[in-house]
Amino acid sequence: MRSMASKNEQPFISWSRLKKSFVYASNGVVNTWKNEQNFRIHLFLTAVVIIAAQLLKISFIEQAVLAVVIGGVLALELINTAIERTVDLTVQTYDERAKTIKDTAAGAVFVFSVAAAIVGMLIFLPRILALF
Ligand SMILES: Nc1ncnc2c1ncn2[C@@H]1O[C@H](COP(=O)(O)OP(=O)(O)OP(=O)(O)O)[C@@H](O)[C@H]1O
Repeated sequence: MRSMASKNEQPFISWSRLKKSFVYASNGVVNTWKNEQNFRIHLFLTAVVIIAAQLLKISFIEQAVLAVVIGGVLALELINTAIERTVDLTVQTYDERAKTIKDTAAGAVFVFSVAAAIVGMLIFLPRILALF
């Protein structure tokens, strides 16, 4: 009963809990940056794309599309890392099932990265060709 009462007393939005969630999520991003080379490569490419988008005067709608695909690649990379770590927690030896899980999660990142690269080429190639 007591726990129910205290639960009911919670505000609709708790700013301190929101702040904590933000800090925890940021820690996840920073840890992945420190430990995952692929994540660092994708962030580096993100910076290149953002600079190129400004230099080549990409339209707002195209920038929005780029933001969605870049966010998708980075988010999938984070989920892939979480899956890898979960498998490592539960499987310490070589296991075909662990291999399938990790390879499939990596495949998800790969598929979306190819789609992002195609979107990038569709947006940037005409602009780059127009320079010559
Ligand atoms: N326990 C395991 N059993 C079988 N194969 C595994 C196992 N762990 C990893 N592998 C294989 O090795 C590949 C690389 O796994 P690993 O966990 O090293 O990922 P990674 O992409 O190199 O990331 P990280 O360097 O962060 O660990 C996997 O995609 C999978 O094919």
